[in-house]
Amino acid sequence: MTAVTYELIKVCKQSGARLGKLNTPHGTFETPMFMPVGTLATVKTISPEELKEMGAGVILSNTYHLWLRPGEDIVRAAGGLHQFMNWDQGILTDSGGFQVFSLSDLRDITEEGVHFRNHLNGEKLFLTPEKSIAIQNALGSDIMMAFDECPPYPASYDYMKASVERTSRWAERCLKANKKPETQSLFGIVQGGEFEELRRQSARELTSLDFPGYAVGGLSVGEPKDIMNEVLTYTTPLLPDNKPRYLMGVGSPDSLIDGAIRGIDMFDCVLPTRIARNGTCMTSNGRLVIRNAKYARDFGPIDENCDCHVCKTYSRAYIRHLVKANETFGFRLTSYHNLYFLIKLMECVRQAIREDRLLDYREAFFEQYGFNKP
Ligand SMILES: CNc1nc2cc3nc(NC)[nH]c3cc2c(=O)[nH]1
Ligand SMILES: [Zn+2]
Repeated sequence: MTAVTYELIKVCKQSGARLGKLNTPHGTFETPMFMPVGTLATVKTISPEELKEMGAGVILSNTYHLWLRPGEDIVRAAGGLHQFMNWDQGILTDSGGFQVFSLSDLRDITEEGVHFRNHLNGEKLFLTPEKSIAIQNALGSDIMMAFDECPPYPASYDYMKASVERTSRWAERCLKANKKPETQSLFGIVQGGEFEELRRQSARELTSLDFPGYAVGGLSVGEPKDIMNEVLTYTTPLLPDNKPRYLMGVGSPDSLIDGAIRGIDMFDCVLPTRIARNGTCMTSNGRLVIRNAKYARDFGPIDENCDCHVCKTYSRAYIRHLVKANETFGFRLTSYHNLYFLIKLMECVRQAIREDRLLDYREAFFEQYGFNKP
């Protein structure tokens, strides 16, 4: 009995993208899906009620951050992350692997685990596969991620090969450490950088462990988008058809569409809320920088093709004013709209798959957004 299962509904005849259902203990959600990131048990400035209103199903939280602050014991005492943050839909926690490498001045990777410094106070810490899973069990997420190494980009073949093999050994230790497989499913993370042979090795080693789901890791780490797309093209077919595939840390509208076309079911990225906090909005006609003086007297919506609450209620002029005055409400409005934009984009992607026209949708979306412009 696994907590999370995946059901393939259909494959788009035009693009090969998949329409599916992700069944979790906290609900069933259609895929391809975008998962808002709630690093510290909140999707910054947005309430759970607003997340539900915009159609968010699964959200992400970070094991590393919650381990440091407030500590997994407090979240456990609250009854788990769902109760703690008042979110009754799906929660996925990453394992801390990526944050350790990207946030703290890395000390040392050993077979046992990773020694590093707490990025908040410099204290020495040690994270292992077993500790990462114990924290995620305490958080009570529906989907847990294996503790892996996401090597820097670029990395040498020899470094990447050794890293892939250690990540596979860590993955097996994670599976053994999961105390609640009936309510919390662990996903394995395929590594291997841009080396097809290593991606094949990583996929082979991880699929032999029969995880309930798989992530493609080691991407969206600075590599060109065509490299990411090339890696996806030969990696996703190595993963089982009846399991969900999650592309970590992605992404921008074009990458979401191109990832879905290459067989990805789940995405997460901080982009929508991060760019919102400096006043940049995603619109159907491309990015809009609301601070620009040309919007000072523009009383239209952020995006005339968006039916979100923000676009139906507030003007560009008003949001520009709030953002320039550094008013928190301004960042709530830009964050809400950007999240809504990506969640609705995935609804359009799913509809295009139902109607076998995702490549046509891609062409029209890219044209209007301006992705094709040289
Ligand atoms: C939890 N493990 C894990 N997280 C990740 C998060 C990422 N976030 C990005 N771009 C923003 N790339 C990522 C790769 C990994 C990865 O390879 N492993
Ligand atoms: Zn909107």
